[in-house]
Amino acid sequence: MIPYLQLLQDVLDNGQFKGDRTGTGTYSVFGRQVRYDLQAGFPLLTTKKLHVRSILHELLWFLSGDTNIRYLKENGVSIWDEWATQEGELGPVYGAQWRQWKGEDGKTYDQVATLVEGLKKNPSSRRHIINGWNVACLPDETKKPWENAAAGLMALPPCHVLYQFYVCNGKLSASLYIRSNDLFLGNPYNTASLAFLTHMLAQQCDLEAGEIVISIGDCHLYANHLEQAKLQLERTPTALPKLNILRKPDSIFDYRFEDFEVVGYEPQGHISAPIAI
Ligand SMILES: Nc1nc(=O)c2c([nH]1)NC[C@@H]1CN(c3ccc(C(=O)N[C@@H](CCC(=O)O)C(=O)O)cc3)CN21
Ligand SMILES: O=c1ccn([C@H]2C[C@H](O)[C@@H](COP(=O)(O)O)O2)c(=O)[nH]1
Repeated sequence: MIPYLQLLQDVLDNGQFKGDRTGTGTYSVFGRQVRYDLQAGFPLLTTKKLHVRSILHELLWFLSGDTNIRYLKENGVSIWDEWATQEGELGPVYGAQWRQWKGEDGKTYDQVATLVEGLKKNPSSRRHIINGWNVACLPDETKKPWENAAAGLMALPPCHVLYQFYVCNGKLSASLYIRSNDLFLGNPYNTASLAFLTHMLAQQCDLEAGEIVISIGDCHLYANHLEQAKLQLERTPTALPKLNILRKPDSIFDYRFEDFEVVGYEPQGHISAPIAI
C-alpha cells in the first residue's frame, strides 16, 4: 500500500488549508491518481487495521439497490448512521442509482446488470460505466443530509462517482473517479471496496482481476486526522493479504458475506479518528 502512504505524505507536505462543509477544515491537494495490481495482493492497509466487515457489507448493500441503513445495522455496520433519517433512509444514494436510475419516461435502468452483460458480450467496449451522479437527485446544499433524505433527495452526493471497467488479455481492470476523498477514513474503504467489486465482476465474466486505478479530485486530510496520518507513516507496511471467493454465485447480485475469505491479513493496530459529518 505504498501509493496510499505516498499520498498521505503528499497531502502532509503540500496540502493547503481550507474550510469545508462540515466545519472541520481540511488540508487538500487537487487531482491525484493511485493504482494497485490486484495480482500482487488484495489492497487492504496493513499500517492500520481496517474493518473489512463494514466494507464488504456496504458493497453488498450497494449491489442490492438498498438505500436504507437497516441491512447495515442488522449486520453491525454503523458507518452510514450519522447521515440517515430516524427511519434509516438515505434518499436515492449509490444503490438506487446503480440499480434503479430513473429515466424521464418512468423506466428504470439497472447499470450493474447492463455492465455485466456488456463485459460478457462486448468485452472490448470502451463504454463499461457505472455513474452515480444523477443531477436530478442531488441534495439541496442548504439542508442537512437527513432533511434531504426525508425530502427524497440524496443525503450526500456520491463521492465515488464514476466507475469504468476495461478488459484486455483476459484481465478485468477498473478505474474509479472520487470527486472528494477523506484520505484517512474514506480512501482505504473505497480502495478495498473497488477491489472486491473488481474480483466479483472478474469471476462472473471468467476473467482474471487486473489493476485498479483511483483518480481523486479534492484529496484531503481532515485537520483532526493529521496526528493519525503521521502515526501511520511511522509504521512499515507488511505483505498484502489474498482474497478467496469460495463459490461462484449465479449472478453479481447473489454474493453473500460468507462467500469471501481474506487470507493473511495481519495489520498493525487500529487508529481511531473522528468522522466529519
Ligand atoms: N467525512 C466522511 N468521510 C467518509 O469517508 C465518508 C463520509 N464522510 N460520509 C459517507 C461515507 C461513510 N463512510 C465511512 C464512514 C465512517 C468510517 C469510519 O468511521 N471508519 C472507522 C471504523 C468504523 C467501522 O468500520 O465500524 C475506521 O477507523 O476506519 C469510514 C467510512 C465513507 N464516507
Ligand atoms: O465513499 C466516500 C464517501 C465520502 N467520502 C468523504 C469525502 C468528504 O470528506 C465527505 C463528503 O463531503 P462532501 O462535502 O460531500 O465532499 O465524505 C469519502 O472519502 N468516500
